[in-house]
Amino acid sequence: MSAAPAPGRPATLVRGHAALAKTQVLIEALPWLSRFHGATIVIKYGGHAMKDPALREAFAADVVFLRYAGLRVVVVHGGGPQITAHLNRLGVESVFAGGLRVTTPETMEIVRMVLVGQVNRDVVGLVNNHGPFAVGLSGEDANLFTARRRPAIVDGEEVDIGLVGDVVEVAPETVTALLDSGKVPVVATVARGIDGGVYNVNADTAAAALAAALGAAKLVILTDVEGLYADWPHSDEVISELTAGELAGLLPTLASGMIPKMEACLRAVHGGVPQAHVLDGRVAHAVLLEVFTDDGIGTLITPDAAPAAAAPAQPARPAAGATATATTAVDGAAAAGTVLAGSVPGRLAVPNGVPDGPVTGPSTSTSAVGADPATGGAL
Ligand SMILES: Nc1ncnc2c1ncn2[C@@H]1O[C@H](COP(=O)(O)OP(=O)(O)O)[C@@H](O)[C@H]1O
Ligand SMILES: CC(=O)N[C@@H](CCC(=O)OP(=O)(O)O)C(=O)O
Repeated sequence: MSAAPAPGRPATLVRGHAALAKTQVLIEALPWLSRFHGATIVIKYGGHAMKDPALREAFAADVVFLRYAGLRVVVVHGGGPQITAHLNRLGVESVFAGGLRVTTPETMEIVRMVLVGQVNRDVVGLVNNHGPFAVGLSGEDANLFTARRRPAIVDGEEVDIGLVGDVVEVAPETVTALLDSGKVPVVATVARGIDGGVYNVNADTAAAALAAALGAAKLVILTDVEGLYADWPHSDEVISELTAGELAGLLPTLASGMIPKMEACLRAVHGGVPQAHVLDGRVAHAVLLEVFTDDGIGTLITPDAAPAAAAPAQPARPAAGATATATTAVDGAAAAGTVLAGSVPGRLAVPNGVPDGPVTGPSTSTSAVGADPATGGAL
């Protein structure tokens, strides 16, 4: 439905202006389309971001849009709130330590049932309503993820949290084959253990390990906050950009669900993923905004340093229209240069820098990391 033309203005002129605005948006996407065509993007779809029906549709449309735009899209989904709701119905209390669910053998049965049997099916159906691409699989399928039992760290102490695993090996061939055939793999994060058991793997952790194993150009984590708050829960000031080193300094100060999320971002960039983002899944089309517009949103984690000469040609997020760039130290972090949201900084991504390795346990892979197979690593 088009608006009535303003008095005295011909309808064609008004239509022309509207069209101009639309072409502007499309043209803004051009450098990003060119940069990410053929690149792999891993999107972690958090359980909190799945609740609103309109947002679910927007997410599914984004996934299909990215696929038609030529990206190789992998969705790794969570489902924490859905598991908690099911446990509640059974009268079982959910307990978390260090942001991870304490998982008894009985809880593990529910985790597996909800993630693989319910949430995975829902996400596959959601995406396929917009385009016939989604194929569901679990981390157990073809040993996609192999996990080792891990403790949580609470106040610097190790705490046993039962059947919770960290990913120690990724066999991405099944995912790669699906991507090669134009599909969108949708992954539930239950994993086979090195001891043959079944483990509950946090979805942020699994998404990061998979992104590194696939040589993804981006890891995008959708959640229910704007990004990483500098002083949560006292302020809603979002840190818009952090290097891996800055984040490593900040990690011991983080709480609850942000611990696995930020550990995951760090693991991804240490594993060769040039950009890891935490985005607000409550914003419709947040993924499209991040990938195809000049407005960086949420929190972006990049590798520590890269020689300027090695930087590939790529579009820069311009600071045009931005307010002065804020440079704020963050509690407990060697965070000089940390940029706070609101400043819309020029988000020059850094090329693949592969520092020493993950800080939170090894993530080995049967495939090389640090280069996008689709682009020959020229990201
Ligand atoms: N520094 C922080 N910045 C933002 N959120 C934080 C921070 N520390 C803890 N949180 C909490 O982490 C939550 C996100 O993690 P989680 O609930 O596990 O989400 P998801 O289901 O998307 O994985 C936020 O809703 C917030 O309550
Ligand atoms: C070990 C652990 O905590 N596993 C998570 C797996 C699901 C998940 O990560 O879901 P979200 O991304 O929605 O939080 C859990 O049981 O809740």
